[in-house]
Amino acid sequence: MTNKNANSNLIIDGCDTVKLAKEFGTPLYVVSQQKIEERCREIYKVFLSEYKNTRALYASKSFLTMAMCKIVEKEGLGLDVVSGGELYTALKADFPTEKIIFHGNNKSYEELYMAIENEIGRIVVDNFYEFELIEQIALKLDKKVNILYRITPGVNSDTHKYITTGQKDSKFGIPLEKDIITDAVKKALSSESIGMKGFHFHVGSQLFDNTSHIEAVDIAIRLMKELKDDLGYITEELNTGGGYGIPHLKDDIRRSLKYFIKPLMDRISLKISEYNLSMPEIMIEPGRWIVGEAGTTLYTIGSIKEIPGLRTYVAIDGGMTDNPRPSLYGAKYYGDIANKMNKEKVCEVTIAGKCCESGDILMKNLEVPHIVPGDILAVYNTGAYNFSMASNYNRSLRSAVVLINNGQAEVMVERQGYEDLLRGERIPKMLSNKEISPSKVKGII
Ligand SMILES: Cc1ncc(COP(=O)(O)O)c(C=O)c1O
Ligand SMILES: N[C@@H](CCCC[NH3+])C(=O)O
Repeated sequence: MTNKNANSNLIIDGCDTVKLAKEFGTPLYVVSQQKIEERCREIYKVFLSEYKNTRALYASKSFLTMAMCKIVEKEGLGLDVVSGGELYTALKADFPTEKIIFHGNNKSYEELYMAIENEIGRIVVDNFYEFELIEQIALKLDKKVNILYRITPGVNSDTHKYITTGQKDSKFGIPLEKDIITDAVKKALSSESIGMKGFHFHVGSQLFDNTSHIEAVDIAIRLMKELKDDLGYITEELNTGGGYGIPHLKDDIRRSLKYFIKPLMDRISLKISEYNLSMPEIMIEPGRWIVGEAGTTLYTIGSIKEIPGLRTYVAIDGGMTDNPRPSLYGAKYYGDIANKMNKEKVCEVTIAGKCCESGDILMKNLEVPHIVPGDILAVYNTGAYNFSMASNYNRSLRSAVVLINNGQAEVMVERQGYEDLLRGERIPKMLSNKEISPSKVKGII
């Protein structure tokens, strides 16, 4: 819950954000456990308890730490991972392996080996090459691997083009040409190492209407019908992906989960009975919708530059390194001056990051009270695809992540130090015959 105290400071979940900035430093990702739990419980209420034979997974690419795995596990969701790194994090956090689903369009032999040896629940197979790797590894380890095939439904979705995934011309999934997909299913059915469980589609991310999900349902269920008629194959599971959008600006609409789920489930039931099929297990895998609004990023304001008659640039101590979404997708955010919540807003400013890039602009036209260096800027709804997409560009240090709950705050991820930047670096001997001794660096490090 967002609030303010008598000192005019922004309070989130009982924590004074100005104190958090002081205690943990900035930039700081602040993550509300309560908000994540509320979202997980809404999933339970609207989807899992409302419809039988359903499963919900958290798409960990949106935000993953070992602590996040613990929250997701406690809330009874499964986990969607998309890389060896995400899988490793989940395994180190002791996440139940049978509840993990492994996505990705080019999983390596080593990544698949880790998945199969640890007996994770499902591998979502994206292409024939991957299928062959899985078979080889399964034979070697004498394991049976349960798979879903990712299909490309060939539907468009209304979002930034970099985050549409269901269109025909996509790097993800198996094209729905009849001979290609039939061949894929035949291969899986005839392999002793493979359990052919069903299909997956994911149409895109940050969606505010449900038409592309519905179109994809029609296509997937028609495929199920054809495969039943042609091969006698009964689909047991249908994973409908994630993509549910969240608001970023003050006046953006906020879609309830029901807005997405009800029409999706109604359509699935309709099509299943129209084709006289048996109902498969239905899965969803939202990421952003679970964690996006649980995150707030705190920055300290530094230089302020006015270009008379044009604009005022207010620079913060982070930027595209901790939130690349504005520069990558033109994403818009909203924020407040966390230590001046009761002060009247008097002007509009442009919030600039500190990277050496003109495009490193976090927000344009943010209304603010009179501000000075040292004020704290809070940017809302940064929980998804911020920390997980952060970089060390310009040798910036990655920010700390703090978990808050009911007035308490604890570090989830430590802030990087300069030594972290050098970890793994070597100065090759061929650059110098002499022994190179590390020099001492003075300053506040
Ligand atoms: C396969 C898959 N599942 C789930 C998601 C989660 O998407 P979102 O965070 O938009 O819910 C993604 C990302 O777009 C994805 O690629
Ligand atoms: N990184 C994207 C979402 C990608 C979803 C993965 N397919 C974003 O920040 O909006």
